[in-house]
Amino acid sequence: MMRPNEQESSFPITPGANRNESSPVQENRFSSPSHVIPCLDDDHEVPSHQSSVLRQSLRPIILKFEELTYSIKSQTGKGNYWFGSQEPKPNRFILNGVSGIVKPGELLAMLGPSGSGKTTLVTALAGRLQGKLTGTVSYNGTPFTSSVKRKTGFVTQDDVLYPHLTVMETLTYTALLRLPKKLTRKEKIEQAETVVSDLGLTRCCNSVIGGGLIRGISGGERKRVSIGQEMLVNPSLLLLDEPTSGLDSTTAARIVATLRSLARGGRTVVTTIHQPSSRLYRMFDKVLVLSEGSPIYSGDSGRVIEYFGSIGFQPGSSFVNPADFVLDLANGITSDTKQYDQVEINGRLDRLEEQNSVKQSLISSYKKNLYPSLKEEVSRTFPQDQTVTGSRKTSLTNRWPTSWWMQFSVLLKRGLKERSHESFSGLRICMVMSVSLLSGLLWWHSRVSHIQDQVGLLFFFSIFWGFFPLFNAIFTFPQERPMLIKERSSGIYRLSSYYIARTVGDLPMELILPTIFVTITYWMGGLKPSLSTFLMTLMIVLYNVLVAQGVGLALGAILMDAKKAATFSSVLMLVFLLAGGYYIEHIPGFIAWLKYISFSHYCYKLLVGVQYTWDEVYECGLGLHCSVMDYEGIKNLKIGNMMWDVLALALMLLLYRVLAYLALRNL
Ligand SMILES: Nc1ncnc2c1ncn2[C@@H]1O[C@H](COP(=O)(O)OP(=O)(O)OP(=O)(O)O)[C@@H](O)[C@H]1O
Repeated sequence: MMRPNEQESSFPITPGANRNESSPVQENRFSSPSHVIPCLDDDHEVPSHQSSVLRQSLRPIILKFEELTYSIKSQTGKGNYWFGSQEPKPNRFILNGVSGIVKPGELLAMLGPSGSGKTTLVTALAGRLQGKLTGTVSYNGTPFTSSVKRKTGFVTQDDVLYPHLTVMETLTYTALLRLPKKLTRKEKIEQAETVVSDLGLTRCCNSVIGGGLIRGISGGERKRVSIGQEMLVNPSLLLLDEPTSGLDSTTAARIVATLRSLARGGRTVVTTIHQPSSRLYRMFDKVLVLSEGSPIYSGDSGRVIEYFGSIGFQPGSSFVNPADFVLDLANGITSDTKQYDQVEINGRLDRLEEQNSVKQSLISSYKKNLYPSLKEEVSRTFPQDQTVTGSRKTSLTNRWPTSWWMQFSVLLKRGLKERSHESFSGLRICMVMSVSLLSGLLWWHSRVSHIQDQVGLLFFFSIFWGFFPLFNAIFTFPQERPMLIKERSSGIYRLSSYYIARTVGDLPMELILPTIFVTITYWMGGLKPSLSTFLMTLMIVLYNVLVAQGVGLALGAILMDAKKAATFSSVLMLVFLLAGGYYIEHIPGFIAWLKYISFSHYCYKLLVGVQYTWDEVYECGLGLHCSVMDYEGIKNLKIGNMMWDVLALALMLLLYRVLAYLALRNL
């Protein structure tokens, strides 16, 4: 069997390994969309003085947590939704009196069966748990401030990465956003390259991350990219939630070996882990074992068997994996417990009772034997702690690592790169071209004498360019939500810089497509052959697109569920379609107000207003000429001063975008 130190040496974690000094980083090469970063071979020899993310931590952090308790309202209270609950719903304890201390240089593993509260605990330690947490968490004796936040790295269980960016691009954009402004762009890019080589990602640095249906790098590589994103800032405290889940044992061992090396560099490392093999287990310095939210062991990893033996729980054989042994115990299964397949159905209840009594006995033993000394150790270190309880408050004097403009420009470039495939997708262009050509043919050279057809075409402009951008926009924030939460929780950028970069990034394609459409359909459809009228028609359609996009963004941000937002916007657009004034000319007064909240109505009014002049006539009967403005469908629109319609749209443009922004603030 491989010993832990042998395992460690097998992983390419030598500080600065694989970097080549003769390959200077050019400052502009990243900004060029076409460049390919010249990733180096894993075999390159590197001078030992090269910088590395595995260098010493600059500001070691002692992490302490005492009596952490977290509960949620149980869903099983009596009564029902409509008539209300007669009894208050009981609280369900997810964490129950969990304490511990982790010092710089130590690697703590949290073990426990599925649902025992590991993720909840590590999220609480990362200062990101929403809800009612009581107890104390302190970092070098201080609460979770923005300065601690910047020194903390948190790797969540699910890797939140952009699938279309390459490994190098992912880490470079993160470096540009997260590293402080005092570093030059070149230095930040160098740092990203160091992470790539230190984490053994050199061979795949130009491969896309992938995900969903896109084939990309492997699960282990994705996990290392996630760890690398946190390593860029050289965190003093690194927290990870199941970094090895779903990986083969060799890759898992490599990741844990990396964590151990990071800890040895003076960092405090805490990780949850599901079912470590014995070679993985031996790499941990300390373990904390949870059973249904309560601790049953906390201390040196090497003393687990001895401790449980001392309280009467011996492993079945002397070659048992300590992790399997403690996980069985956390489930209430001892070596005396009968095998499942030997137990008859009738025996199930007895078995559950037996397991519960084992768990209770382990929890009591922990309180009696381990907790007093742990409590003493915790209170001995930094006795002057400023405690921080459930109502943790993060300092509002947040200083961002980079300037607003830097954040904006990096987020804009990253967004354009990530979404270039969908923004400039041939499918979308094809669809718009086909619809415009088909409409152009259907309305082929329509004349003013066929006024109803022409007005119909203008109405189609307003509705199609309301629906299309609205439906595209509703997916924006629900899709971006995990990334936004991850990056905002790390305090990387302001919401305003993200929001503006995201909406500006979508503009080119949002505006190019309607421009193509109007240009084709306007001239084929036989609308007024005047350049100024064409340009005004185009401006109005683009204006409408911006408002519709704002409505879509607001709906997506408020509901944060693409399915719900799509259903809601279908109903909304149907209402706008019917209330717009084209299909129904005599809408009853009590519901006629609907058109005033419809942006399509204002757009339609403006389109008709610029297409026809007051002195224009059409042939309304044999040899009879009527004023266009007296045509029933146009008369009902009550075209007057068009400035009011422009203002109404401007108000909507602003209102919906502000609404979207405010909804995102509450994420
Ligand atoms: N917000 C919540 N609402 C409802 N239940 C919750 C919530 N948060 C946690 N839980 C429940 O708390 C328990 C502990 O969850 P947690 O994710 O911390 O467990 P875990 O040990 O990390 O599990 P796993 O190993 O399967 O990831 C689970 O039963 C989970 O369903």
